[in-house]
Amino acid sequence: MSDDRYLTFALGKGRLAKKTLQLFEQIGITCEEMKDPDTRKLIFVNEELKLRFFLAKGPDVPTYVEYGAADIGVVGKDTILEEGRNIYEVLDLGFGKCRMCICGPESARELLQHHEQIRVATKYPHIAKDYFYNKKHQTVEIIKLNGSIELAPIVGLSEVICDIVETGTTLKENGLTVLEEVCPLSARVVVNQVSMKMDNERITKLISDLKTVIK
Ligand SMILES: Nc1ncnc2c1ncn2[C@@H]1O[C@H](COP(=O)(O)OP(=O)(O)OP(=O)(O)O)[C@@H](O)[C@H]1O
Ligand SMILES: O=P(O)(O)OC[C@H]1O[C@H](OP(=O)(O)OP(=O)(O)O)[C@H](O)[C@@H]1O
Repeated sequence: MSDDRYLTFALGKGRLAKKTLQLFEQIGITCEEMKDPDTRKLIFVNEELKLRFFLAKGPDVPTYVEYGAADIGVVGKDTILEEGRNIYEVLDLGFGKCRMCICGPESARELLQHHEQIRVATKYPHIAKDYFYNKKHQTVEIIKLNGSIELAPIVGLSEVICDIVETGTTLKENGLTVLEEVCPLSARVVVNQVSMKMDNERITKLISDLKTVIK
């Protein structure tokens, strides 16, 4: 495909956004407009480099990339696993590091070990289901929540949770602990499968430039 085409990036809003933009700046990709904290604009263009950027809710990034509305996305590995979209995951950016864990009060450890039919509250039902059914061969009841997951075992909604642990502070302050680790997580670059073929040169160059600046 010709170089006239704009490459479109879908970036996850929230925690990962700032570091993603910093990393792109380090390889000479800038979008000043996007840094304005008061802007309500959703899409930003760098005419010179023929690039377009938009910020989307994390779980929507793989959707935009699968359908080709964005060629490239930056999103957490947790979101990639949960959404299960047909996209290529091409690079680990090495930031946004955290872990997906099964957590609960210490007293729940025994229930897990004895494969009791426990309730698991989570924002990530697919990851939880895959872990318990496919990896552990344990039947559980999964309860989908949208946030403040640590509340669930405290108020008796579930025995354990499947959630992100970064510093461990939230668990500690709520009398909970990590019982099992599901997988490590970090920010990843994802690419649309057709774009990878059609715009291979530009995308490969971008990936190799990013590799030179990531730690
Ligand atoms: N302490 C953390 N808690 C949650 N996510 C973290 C943490 N540290 C790194 N991450 C990564 O950052 C990504 C974005 O997190 P963020 O909280 O901004 O989005 P979100 O979970 O979709 O939030 P919300 O539902 O509040 O919009 C996560 O998907 C995960 O990969
Ligand atoms: O180990 P820590 O450093 O304490 O971080 C982990 C916490 O951060 C996230 O919650 P978030 O702040 O995104 O809020 P939410 O529960 O409303 O999703 C995550 O779901 C944990 O609750």
